[in-house]
Amino acid sequence: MRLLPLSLDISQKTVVVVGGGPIAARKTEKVLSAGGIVTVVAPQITEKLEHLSNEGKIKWVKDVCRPAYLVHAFMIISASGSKEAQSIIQRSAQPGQLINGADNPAIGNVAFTATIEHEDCMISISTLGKDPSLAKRMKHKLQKMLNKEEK
Ligand SMILES: C[C@@]1(CC(=O)O)c2cc3[nH]c(cc4nc(cc5[nH]c(cc(n2)[C@H]1CCC(=O)O)[C@@](C)(CC(=O)O)[C@@H]5CCC(=O)O)C(CC(=O)O)=C4CCC(=O)O)c(CCC(=O)O)c3CC(=O)O
Ligand SMILES: NC(=O)C1=CN([C@@H]2O[C@H](COP(=O)(O)OP(=O)(O)OC[C@H]3O[C@@H](n4cnc5c(N)ncnc54)[C@H](O)[C@@H]3O)[C@@H](O)[C@H]2O)C=CC1
Repeated sequence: MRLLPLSLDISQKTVVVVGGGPIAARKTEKVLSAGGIVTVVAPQITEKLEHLSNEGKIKWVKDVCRPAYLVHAFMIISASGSKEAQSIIQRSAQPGQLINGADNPAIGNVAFTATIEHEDCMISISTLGKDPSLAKRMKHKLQKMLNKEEK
């Protein structure tokens, strides 16, 4: 996978998250903390997402993925693990839309990174899709190094 590292301003942009499991919840939290407006499309969602929905912090469309739900999305996050949903996303995506294939990187054009915010810096770690858990371990290693430096 060849990728260009960028920092994305997603504030007030519509992000449609397809799927409502723990992975969808993780991506949703990241998007919300960057100021994005999230709609989750899934027949069932985790307690955490249900709480966010009850608080009015996200919109929940209690349904399977359908092309109409994707039309106005600035970014679509595919996190259902459903081949059917993945194929709808692939077929109905508009040329300019950002697609994150959390459950199938091949259908996407953007990927999340493991991120540290330290002082005025944001450090993002990517393994170019090769080993995401290595990105996580590297993040913890760096965090420890930075914490030691502070003491
Ligand atoms: C391509 C990408 C697309 C995207 O999600 O954007 C992607 C894809 C996939 N991840 C999978 C597995 C796991 N991913 C994690 C963790 C993270 N994954 C993240 C990013 C990315 N994951 C993007 C590339 C990033 C890069 O290039 O390095 C992180 C960094 C950021 C985040 O998620 O926000 C976050 C760490 C967050 C942190 O701690 O900061 C863990 C560990 C855990 O969850 O504890 C596991 C389980 C262990 C394992 O299998 O390694 C699978 C296989 C699923 C299966 O086999 O069923 C796929 C799909 C596939 O590869 O087919
Ligand atoms: N990118 C990443 O960081 C990681 C990705 N994964 C992958 O992400 C996917 C999701 O993982 P989990 O959240 O653990 O899965 P899960 O099985 O717990 O949740 C799936 C969710 O998708 C919904 N769903 C099922 N069919 C749907 C459809 N047609 N349309 C819309 N929603 C639908 C379900 O109702 C449920 O809410 C899996 O494919 C998994 O392999 C797993 C680990 C890390």
